[in-house]
Amino acid sequence: MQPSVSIKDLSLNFGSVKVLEHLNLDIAQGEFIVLLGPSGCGKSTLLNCIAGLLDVSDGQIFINGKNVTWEEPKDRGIGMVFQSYALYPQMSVEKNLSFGLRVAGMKRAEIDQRVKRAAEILQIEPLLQRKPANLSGGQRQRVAIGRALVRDVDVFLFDEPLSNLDAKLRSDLRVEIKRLHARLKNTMIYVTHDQIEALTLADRIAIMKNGVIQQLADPHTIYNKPVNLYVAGFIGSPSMNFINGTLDGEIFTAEDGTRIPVGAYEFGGARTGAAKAVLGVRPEHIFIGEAAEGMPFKADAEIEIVEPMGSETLAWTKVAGIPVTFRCSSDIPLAAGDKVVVGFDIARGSLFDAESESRL
Ligand SMILES: Nc1ncnc2c1ncn2[C@@H]1O[C@H](COP(=O)(O)OP(=O)(O)OP(=O)(O)O)[C@@H](O)[C@H]1O
Repeated sequence: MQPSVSIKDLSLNFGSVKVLEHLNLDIAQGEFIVLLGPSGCGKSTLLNCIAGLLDVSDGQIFINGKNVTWEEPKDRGIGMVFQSYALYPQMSVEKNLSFGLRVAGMKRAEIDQRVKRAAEILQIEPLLQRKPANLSGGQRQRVAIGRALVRDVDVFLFDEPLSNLDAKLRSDLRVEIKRLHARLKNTMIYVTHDQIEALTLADRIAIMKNGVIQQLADPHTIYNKPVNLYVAGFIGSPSMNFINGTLDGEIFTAEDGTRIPVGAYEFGGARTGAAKAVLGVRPEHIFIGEAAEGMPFKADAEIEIVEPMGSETLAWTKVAGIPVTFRCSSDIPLAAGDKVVVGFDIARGSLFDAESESRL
């Protein structure tokens, strides 16, 4: 099947600033792709290129097999939802939803039917006669999504649509967007710097840094097998613990001399002789007490700080001379000053070449 959206060798410069360089990305029909990265990495620029809001410097964009690189935004079969809802304040919700269709000269009956369907899908039927000023932030964003919905497009583009909302509304609307995708099955391209949104919504996440896609994979792979140190550190909260050292065969030696056997780790490529490396272990892959018993690496440690989070506890300690965070169930009594044995589940860890920063 041909890709829904295909980006070929795309480059974009603002004057001498190269924001995107030779970027390639194929998005399948009906796929939910999240472009994730820190501020300034070029994710909005990429979305705006797909939308036709920016002229590309080089390369091509195909939507459903058609080269749209130089097409007007309205002719690309896309609908866009922005962070700021940009509704017309003097118009009712109904008028906001139908405005674009009326301008395009669509027949009244068809407009009514589309507005009705969008309002039903987004559960905003009771709000149709209200003005935007009389809506909550979440309701306004739903209307903004509705405006893309009525256009009956192939591809939806979202640019941080939830970032103006408070935490509770964000998580509610996140679920609604997921439900919307499950129902409509359109291709969706969604820009965010929020890793929870990325992990929960995406079929595949493209993690970007300085205009380059670092890893393009499903959330499980991104989380468990990050391709490099950047992706490993970007995804996960609290962050993966990193220990610098030297890797020689199946033994990793931390900078303070602690020897950590890594035979349980599944190497992607060949193992080299002694070389500088970084061992990464996620906070939930460090265990204490009985659960630590069978682990390939164990160490005595003293708890420095405990943060109860409700269902779980985050604790800070030191292993191999460096600060390490781990998670455990809140049922385990833990206090600052406790002496514990910690065990690392090396098989679920990550090893990186310190020079290239790539996964080993
Ligand atoms: N019109 C412009 N002229 C010059 N540089 C620009 C212009 N627009 C964006 N940039 C630069 O391009 C880079 C990428 O910007 P972009 O908005 O795509 O990043 P982003 O990852 O979406 O970040 P954010 O989450 O902050 O929106 C930034 O360094 C930005 O300063």
